[in-house]
Amino acid sequence: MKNRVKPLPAILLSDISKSFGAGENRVDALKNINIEIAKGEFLALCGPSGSGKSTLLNILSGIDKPSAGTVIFLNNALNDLSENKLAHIRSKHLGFIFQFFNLIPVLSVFDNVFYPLVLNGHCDRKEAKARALHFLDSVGLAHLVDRKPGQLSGGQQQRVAIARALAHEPSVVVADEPTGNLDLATGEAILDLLLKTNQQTKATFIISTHSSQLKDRAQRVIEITDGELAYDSAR
Ligand SMILES: Nc1ncnc2c1ncn2[C@@H]1O[C@H](COP(=O)(O)OP(=O)(O)OP(=O)(O)O)[C@@H](O)[C@H]1O
Repeated sequence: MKNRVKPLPAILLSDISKSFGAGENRVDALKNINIEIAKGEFLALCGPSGSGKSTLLNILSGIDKPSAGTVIFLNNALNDLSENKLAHIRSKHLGFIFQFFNLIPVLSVFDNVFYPLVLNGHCDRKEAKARALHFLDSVGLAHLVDRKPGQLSGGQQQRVAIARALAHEPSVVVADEPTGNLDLATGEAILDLLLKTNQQTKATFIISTHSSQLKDRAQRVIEITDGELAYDSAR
């Protein structure tokens, strides 16, 4: 029989706990969380408001540090790294999508995607222009590249944010309630886009959500309740 080598996970969380504050103000936001996320997985992170979803996303993507436990992100042990090194890994390998889009209002749609590519050193201006146009086209916004974010609908703004998050071709895409600020039909279209992109790019997608829309369509569902892992469909 051949030896089968288990592929390395995209992200490995071991015994993660996170507390905010001290004394009687202390909040235990995450309690002893263990999750292994495979490369290419499409994972929905569910749970009620305040259950710890954003805290977990911030920790697994190296934006915040755990109070205890270890995070391995694409073979990098994040606990040991300086803020500079963490920033470098995030910039290279992570695409982050926010509930409120976080676009720069004074820049055009095109520039919102173009400038991060140039300023983060992903490519030269010529390549960045080609990529910005390609990714805006792939989210259906080729005709709106000269508008400002304020002249777009919520769904269109989220599409710009998705193009921006994908344009440097990250291995891991994290989205914190990406449909939380959108109506049902628009949210459904954004989920379609994220699922399609996951299939095309084979990047790992981790999406937090309140809605059952995503739960029904994700490859794997994890539920957090009161900072604890309450359910994992992979177990
Ligand atoms: N910076 C902080 N300082 C103090 N407490 C915090 C901080 N960030 C989060 N918390 C607390 O940690 C707990 C988990 O918060 P978190 O934002 O991770 O939940 P969530 O599941 O993402 O909620 P929502 O769905 O409403 O965004 C909450 O009790 C919250 O008040």
